[in-house]
Amino acid sequence: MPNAPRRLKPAELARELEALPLWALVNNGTAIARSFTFADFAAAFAFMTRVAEAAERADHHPDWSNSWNRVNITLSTHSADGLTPRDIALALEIEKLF
Ligand SMILES: C[C@H](O)[C@H](O)[C@H]1CNC2=NC(N)=NC(=O)C2=N1
Repeated sequence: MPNAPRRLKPAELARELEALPLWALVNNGTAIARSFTFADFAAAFAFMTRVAEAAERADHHPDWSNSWNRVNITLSTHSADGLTPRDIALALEIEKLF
């Protein structure tokens, strides 16, 4: 990765999260999470495929789970032990892919 990830300060984070109203801060504010619901498993898995491709392009990967038509996604920057602009960027891209 070209630059070491920089953890967002609480005020920066609050401003960024205004664009992600359906994402919640979790894990003591070190991650954001959202649940996505689809018509069926095929639609959920197609979404996961799109997200996986975006994550590979960004070299930034979700922590996630799937149960039939539901996909739960948690984003954090493991190397920074918290939230960085890379998490915000991936969350915004995931919203477009939904
Ligand atoms: C070597 C590779 O760049 C790192 O392991 C990347 C890969 N994907 C990652 N994804 C996330 N969410 N956090 C990271 O710190 C991270 N690090």
